[in-house]
Amino acid sequence: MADKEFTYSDVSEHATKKDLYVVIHDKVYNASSFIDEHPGGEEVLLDVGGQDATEAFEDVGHSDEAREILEGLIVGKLLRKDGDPKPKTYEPGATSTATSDSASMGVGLYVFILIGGVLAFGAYKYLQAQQEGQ
Ligand code: HEM
Repeated sequence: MADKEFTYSDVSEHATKKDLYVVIHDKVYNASSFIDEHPGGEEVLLDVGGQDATEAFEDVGHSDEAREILEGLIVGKLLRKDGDPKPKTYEPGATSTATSDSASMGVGLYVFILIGGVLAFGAYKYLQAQQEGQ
């Protein structure tokens, strides 16, 4: 059953509360049995019903438990056709804050290595000078 392929137009026909498909990472899930239990409410799920919900799902930062529930709802995978909306792949760090965070972390690492190198060189020179003094 999970091997069934759906096109975007197939998925878009399932956009009601009783029959609700969502696409997350190019897999198709039937969320109708879960919608009443969704801690985030039914409204958000109905909003993305019949559509690609990857971004919405990932933006919330759902837990591993949520991902496990998702696995139980799978009905198939998405068959992309020409002219379909582009895949909404989620790239961690794609948001501006995350990018600047990781960028500053990268710079911090270089500075750390640089300072470490300078200190090691200084210590080496110091020891050398001391040895020559003896
Ligand atoms: C079928 C797909 C989905 C499943 C199985 C699911 C499952 C869950 C689960 C188990 C939680 C509890 C917290 C956690 O474990 O992370 C949660 C919270 C939440 N979900 Fe979803 N979710 C789905 C789709 C979505 C979508 C598309 C949105 C759109 C924005 C959304 C919005 C939220 C929000 C805002 C919360 C936080 C609620 C709170 O803490 O007050 N969810 N979801």
